[in-house]
This record gives sequence, C-alpha cells and structure tokens, in this order.
Amino acid sequence: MLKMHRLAKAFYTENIKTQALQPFDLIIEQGEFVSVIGPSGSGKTTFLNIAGLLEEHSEGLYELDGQDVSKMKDKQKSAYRNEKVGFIFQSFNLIPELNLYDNIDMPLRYRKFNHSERHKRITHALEQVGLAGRKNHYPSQLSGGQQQRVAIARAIAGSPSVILADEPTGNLDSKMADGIMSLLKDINAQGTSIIMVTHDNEQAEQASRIIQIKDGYLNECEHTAKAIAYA
Ligand SMILES: Nc1ncnc2c1ncn2[C@@H]1O[C@H](COP(=O)(O)OP(=O)(O)OP(=O)(O)O)[C@@H](O)[C@H]1O
Repeated sequence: MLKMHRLAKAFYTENIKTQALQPFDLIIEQGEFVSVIGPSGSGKTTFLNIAGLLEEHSEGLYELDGQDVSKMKDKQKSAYRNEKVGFIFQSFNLIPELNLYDNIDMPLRYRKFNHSERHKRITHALEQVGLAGRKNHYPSQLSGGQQQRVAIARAIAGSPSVILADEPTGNLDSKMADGIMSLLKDINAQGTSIIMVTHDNEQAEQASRIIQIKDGYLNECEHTAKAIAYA
C-alpha cells in the first residue's frame, strides 16, 4: 500500500523554485491499477519517481508498505526499492551487452538470492511473459514489444508489491501495445499494484482508477473525458 500525506515536491535550480507537485493526499491500496494522465511538464514523472523512491519528496509523509521512507538512509532506501518496486520504462532500459537471462538476473543478484532461487524466478518470469525459449538472446535480437516483455519479466522476477510504468507502450505499435496492456492486467490480477503514466486515454480507461496531474495538482478522475474537459 502507498500512503502519501500532504506530500509535495519543489526543485531548486540556482535561484529558481519549481513547484513540481503541490501538496496532496493519496492512498493506493495493494492490488490497485492506477493510471496517471496529464499534460507534458505537469509532474507525472516526478510523482512516479517519488513513488519509486528514486526522488526525495520535499514535504509531507510517504509510507510504502507501512514504512516511512523519509526516515530511511540511502543504502536502506535502495534495498527497500529493489525489494518493493519494479520499474518499466518507455525505452525498456535493458542492458544491451547482457542476454535476457542475465538482464533479469541483475536486480536479483543485488538482493543476494542464491543461484537456484534466482534461476527459479528468472525461468518463471520468462514463462509469464511468453519468452521462455529466448533466454540466450540479446535485446537487439528482439522486437520492441518483446524487449518490453523482458523489462516486465525483470520487474516481476523480484515479486515487487508495486510496478511503476512510465509510458510502457509509448514506443510500440498498437498491436504490441495491446499485448503489453493485457500482460500488465494479468500481473495486476495476481495482486501486484500497478501505477502507469500514459498519454493514451483508451489505456488510461483500462485502469481501475485514473489520477490526473495538472500544473502539479493531483486530482482523482472518474473518466478521462472528464479529465480532458478540465485540461
Ligand atoms: N531535476 C529537475 N530539476 C528542476 N526541475 C525539474 C526537474 N525535474 C522536473 N522538473 C520540473 O518539474 C515539472 C514537472 O516535470 P515532470 O518531468 O514530472 O513532468 P511530466 O508530467 O512527467 O512531463 P512529460 O509528460 O513531458 O514527461 C516541470 O516543470 C519540470 O521542468
């Protein structure tokens, strides 16, 4: 569960203050699928980065699975991030020099799982994304949709409580995008929370909740049509 209370974020560059996120309250229960929409520069990535412990918030409280993350030291925070959060990016962010198996293995090694536990997790994750037969391939030998599946396998192999996806289908054609959306829905149905930034209203509608961010203000929306009307 993610619990944010009066959370806000300001960036300071030289003497300029940018209030990227205005204070907001938000609770996301375990197992929810939440879409985040909003115009360019509105604060979506900042929100996702704070949720994923990649960025510090400047005010308020953030608890991830009952732990107050603002009290954590850097090392403790990265270990907690690695355990609790899976990331999926628009540009896949796979390591080109490593085959699929080793790409998925990287974050698991960091968590010091033993060899057989890692093998079990990698094999299962590759099966779930439909790439079991490709473990020795390299990212460049795969289509964009397949590369995103590897990134999803890497995210789920660690059994995170939440997956944060920043425009996961932004670089894919519509058929591949549909495949990735149904995979994300399957993973969500197994209990993993998903928070997905998207510019695609049809995709946003597939989530159980839609949050719109505009000029740093977060608002809950019942429908994207309503969000567009406010934009
Ligand atoms: N590291 C930073 N330093 C200073 N300002 C920043 C930094 N990161 C983001 N901002 C500012 O915070 C605001 C929100 O940016 P953010 O990247 O979160 O928007 P976004 O909604 O994700 O945009 P897009 O859809 O274009 O990716 C913008 O005004 C941006 O310029």
